[in-house]
Amino acid sequence: MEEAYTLSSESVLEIKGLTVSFRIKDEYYPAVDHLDLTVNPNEVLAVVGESGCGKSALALSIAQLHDLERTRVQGQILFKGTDLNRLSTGQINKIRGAGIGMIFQDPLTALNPLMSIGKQIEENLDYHTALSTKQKKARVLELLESVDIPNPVRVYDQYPHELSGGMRQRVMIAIAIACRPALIIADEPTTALDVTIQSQILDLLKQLQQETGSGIILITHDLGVVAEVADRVVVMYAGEIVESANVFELFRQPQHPYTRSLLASMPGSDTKGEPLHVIGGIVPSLQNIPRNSCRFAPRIPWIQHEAHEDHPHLSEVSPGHWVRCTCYHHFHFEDEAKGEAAHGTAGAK
Ligand SMILES: Nc1ncnc2c1ncn2[C@@H]1O[C@H](COP(=O)(O)OP(=O)(O)OP(=O)(O)O)[C@@H](O)[C@H]1O
Repeated sequence: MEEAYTLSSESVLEIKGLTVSFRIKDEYYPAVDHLDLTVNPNEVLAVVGESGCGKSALALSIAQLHDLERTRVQGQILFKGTDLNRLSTGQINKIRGAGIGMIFQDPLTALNPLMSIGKQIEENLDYHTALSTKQKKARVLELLESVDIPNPVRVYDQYPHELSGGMRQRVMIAIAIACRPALIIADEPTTALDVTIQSQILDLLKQLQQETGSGIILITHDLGVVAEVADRVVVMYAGEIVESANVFELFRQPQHPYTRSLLASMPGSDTKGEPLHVIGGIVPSLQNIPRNSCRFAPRIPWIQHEAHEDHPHLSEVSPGHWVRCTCYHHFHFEDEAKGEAAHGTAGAK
């Protein structure tokens, strides 16, 4: 099996050979395909890719929230050495909320509209701690303060609809960190928020992570978010990791054509005043993923077939920087080739 990283016994999360398949009619199709990754304490690992790349399927399998009637989860998901995939529902419930905290995109759906904020945070403490009523309330107020909610005493008695989107997301973060989890899964935590609030929430997440030393797996389609908080980045395409590196290396020396296309399509990347790059085509549906060849090849048809590997694998191109398929050696943007042709330089060295 490929190993994308040096696996450390100190890791919070070690995923080995994870395949998550959904049942469509009577067949199972992998949305996450033989994926390996590691999250260390004290780091934010961003998982990035367009919609449909398998990011949520990955997050839900770590949290063990898949509907197993329609989903098959294979491989190992080692949380501090324990394989979550082999635990009973009761055992998982003990870990979820205590050892693993979760923050999702839409706090309004995740929060109970009929329960006060204070009680919702206390519920988590009820389940996982033996604190007295007084201690619980004190801890909730402390948590509300730590996520920078003004006037925690008032907010304790308020209901979700009385808070702004940003404040609700802060409450979700307070719930997620209530039991000081070793791992936080944040699935598009700022996507529903406007840009200023996004930035504040990301700062908060980073600050809490530094204070608590937990590992965060941050799922996002937004490279701006990645640039702001991630330490390491995994780029996913059609269920596979196509590139991984530390955040500086990934932004400075992106290699895989998909990563380069994502970066070129990022607002702010058009430094020369040129229009933003648009990645042609779409992520294939599960039944249409070309599973034995480079999965991104159909979206860069101007790169010749021979440039791609059969059954492409991850190679370490520099320490800690992994890229799938040899096509990155030959990649150029389509309009670059046209520009060169117009200037009579195509093919020139
Ligand atoms: N319950 C399901 N049944 C069948 N197919 C599914 C199911 N959930 C997701 N898929 C498919 O699996 C693939 C990966 O979906 P997933 O939601 O994990 O992607 P994503 O990268 O998180 O995208 P998004 O950001 O839109 O959620 C997609 O092709 C999606 O249509």
